[in-house]
Amino acid sequence: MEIFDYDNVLLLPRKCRVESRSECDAGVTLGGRSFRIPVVPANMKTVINEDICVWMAQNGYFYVMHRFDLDNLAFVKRMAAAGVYASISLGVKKADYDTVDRLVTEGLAPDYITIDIAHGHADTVQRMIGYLKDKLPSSFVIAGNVGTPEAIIDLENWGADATKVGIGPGKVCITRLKTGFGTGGWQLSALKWCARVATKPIIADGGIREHGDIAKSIRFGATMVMIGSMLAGLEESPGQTVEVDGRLFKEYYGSASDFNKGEYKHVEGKRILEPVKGSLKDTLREMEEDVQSAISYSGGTKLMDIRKVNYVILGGDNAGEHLLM
Ligand SMILES: NC(=O)C1=CN([C@@H]2O[C@H](COP(=O)(O)OP(=O)(O)OC[C@H]3O[C@@H](n4cnc5c(N)ncnc54)[C@H](OP(=O)(O)O)[C@@H]3O)[C@@H](O)[C@H]2O)C=CC1
Ligand SMILES: Nc1nc2c(ncn2[C@@H]2O[C@H](COP(=O)(O)O)[C@@H](O)[C@H]2O)c(=O)[nH]1
Repeated sequence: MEIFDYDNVLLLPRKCRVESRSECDAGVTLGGRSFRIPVVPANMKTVINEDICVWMAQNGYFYVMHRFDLDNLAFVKRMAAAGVYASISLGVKKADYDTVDRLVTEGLAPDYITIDIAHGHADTVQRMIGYLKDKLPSSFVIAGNVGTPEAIIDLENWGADATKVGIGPGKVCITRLKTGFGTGGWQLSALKWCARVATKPIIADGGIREHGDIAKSIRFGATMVMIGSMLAGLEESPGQTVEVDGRLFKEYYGSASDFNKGEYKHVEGKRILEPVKGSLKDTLREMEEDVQSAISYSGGTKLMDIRKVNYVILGGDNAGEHLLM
């Protein structure tokens, strides 16, 4: 198997078919809705909050609210009051089943539900998918995180409508150091490996460090990418602002860090500071422009045309050109 990652792959251009990059459509469909770009902010406390969810939904972007210290029912009601779709996260514990029961009792069906646990290839996830499909059949269920084809096949067979791929490639992740497991360092080739067997959308989660990594993820089989660190240092980002030597930073911590958990138990995440750099609106607009540009380099006019390009692997044992025949 070829092993590569975002920083040692480049996509190869094909003849341009547009006169302006504005002709290229960076939009994507997930769960019956269309979104402007294939990007969703990570469902983490220092990346997303309720105000950002409302703004993203109102402006044509996909979001997934986090699941920590949150009243999911109140959140779904707020989204309904704002007239926008609701997209929540759940775990697999009793409290999460209670949340589902309360949603059903109140007649609230979130449009999207992401089952979000560290090791998503698990019986606990199978049970939760089954419960959701029984109790909230209209909700689009995203399940993860996983990192192997066997896991993709199981989650899809268990009823997941989409899967999320990425075990440990995140910037605040220490899973591979603490456990020796994961897709950190080879996330892009793990995505390619998973996408070969997937019949439903994949969200590539973690490891995105540059806007060009969005196009690379699409090329290797993602329908969308989930981004944490690159969206944690924005003016609107919910992390605490910290000043160091006259420069402003936002804190960014892992959901499995002691900062999020409130105790040092099964810690697989750390806290870092991200430099404050611009607004969410401008960042998403620049991402859209960069994806449009990537589509034009692919010789296409729409997002999935990126899937058709060849690529090169730079350096290492797998180095070489890879042509689509
Ligand atoms: N993408 C990634 O690489 C990772 C992401 N995270 C994020 O951190 C947050 C917390 O995740 P998580 O701890 O799973 O959530 P929870 O604390 O809600 O745990 C979910 C359930 O899974 C069990 N569990 C957790 N890890 C494992 C494991 N490795 N093997 C078997 N069972 C496990 C837990 O039990 P118990 O605690 O008793 O073991 C618990 O019953 C999530 O948002 C998750 O996405 C965390 C680590 C890696
Ligand atoms: N191993 C851990 N992974 C985590 C933790 N908290 C979040 N995450 C994952 O990281 C991505 C974001 O990655 P980034 O490279 O864009 O910053 C996020 O969506 C989760 O999947 C954690 O504590 N440990």
